[in-house]
Amino acid sequence: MRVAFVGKGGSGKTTLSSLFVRYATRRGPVVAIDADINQHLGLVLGVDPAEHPPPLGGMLTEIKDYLRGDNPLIRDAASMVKTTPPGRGSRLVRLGDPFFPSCSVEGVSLMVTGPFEEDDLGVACYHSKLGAVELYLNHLVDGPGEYVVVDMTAGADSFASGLFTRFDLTFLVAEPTRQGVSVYRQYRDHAAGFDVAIAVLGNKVHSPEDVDFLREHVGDDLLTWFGHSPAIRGMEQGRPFALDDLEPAAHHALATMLDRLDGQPKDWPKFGRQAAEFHIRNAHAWANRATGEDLVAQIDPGFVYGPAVAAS
Ligand SMILES: Nc1ncnc2c1ncn2[C@@H]1O[C@H](COP(=O)(O)OP(=O)(O)OP(=O)(O)O)[C@@H](O)[C@H]1O
Repeated sequence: MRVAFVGKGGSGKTTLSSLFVRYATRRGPVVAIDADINQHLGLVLGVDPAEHPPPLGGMLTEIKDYLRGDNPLIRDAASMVKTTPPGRGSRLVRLGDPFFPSCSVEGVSLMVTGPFEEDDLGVACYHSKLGAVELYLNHLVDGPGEYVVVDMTAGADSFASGLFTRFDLTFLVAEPTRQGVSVYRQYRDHAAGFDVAIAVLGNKVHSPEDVDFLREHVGDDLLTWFGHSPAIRGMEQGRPFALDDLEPAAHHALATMLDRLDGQPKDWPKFGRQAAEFHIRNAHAWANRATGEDLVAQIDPGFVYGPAVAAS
């Protein structure tokens, strides 16, 4: 299963994703991907920055070559939609494919997009780095009991590229504040247009009133919540940390999250349709103009952007 962590800056995305990846290793193999402009996931997992694997963001061309020679969807969305049969010329990847550099920490394979750099300003942008992760997910066939956990960048930036459509489930981390729930509303409305499943994790919850506040603003999307945790604070300060140090309520919250993810129906065809729709509507609206046809209306549920659909 693939899951993303999104939310307002500083809400606790990295913290909760690091706890979740540790917890998920109890059920199966886990790949954690740091796709945040602020690359802190490795640090929180206890990886020395010098030990970080080569960033995926610097390998975009090699990744495209490895997966399919180039990326026809980006080259020509119109011809891709019309002519490419499912899966042709594409490579499937499994968790642990050695082409994608990772390092191992506490039973987790860590991959990173790399930090924001000066070159990311202007025409190129951080989204091209995220494109490397999107390509990986498009070609990944994750088996039952395998987990890919992606720590996304803050706020609305997380849905500025097609990557946000590539998950079985998205955990949205929200503090019980007006700003926290306003990011939730923004994300919910955007996600609904792409049939993206979300579940809200309250974080830094201090009181029953905080839970009431979240329930009032988030409703049934509220899955579970984490209190302000001295154990987490200690982890942040570099003290040795083990999951067993966490408060029982936090354990319960992690179990709830993993059960929710495992219970999410896997909808392979959806992934192909979502990515195509996103790219055509947003990034490649020129395709409609170029052909004079409404390509979005022509996409059928069997359309394959990633070859995983063909394999299912
Ligand atoms: N439940 C918690 N209890 C105590 N401290 C917490 C908790 N959750 C997060 N924090 C602290 O809040 C700060 C921000 O958390 P974190 O870095 O995970 O947020 P983020 O959303 O990933 O931030 P960014 O937007 O910069 O990526 C950190 O210092 C972290 O230790």
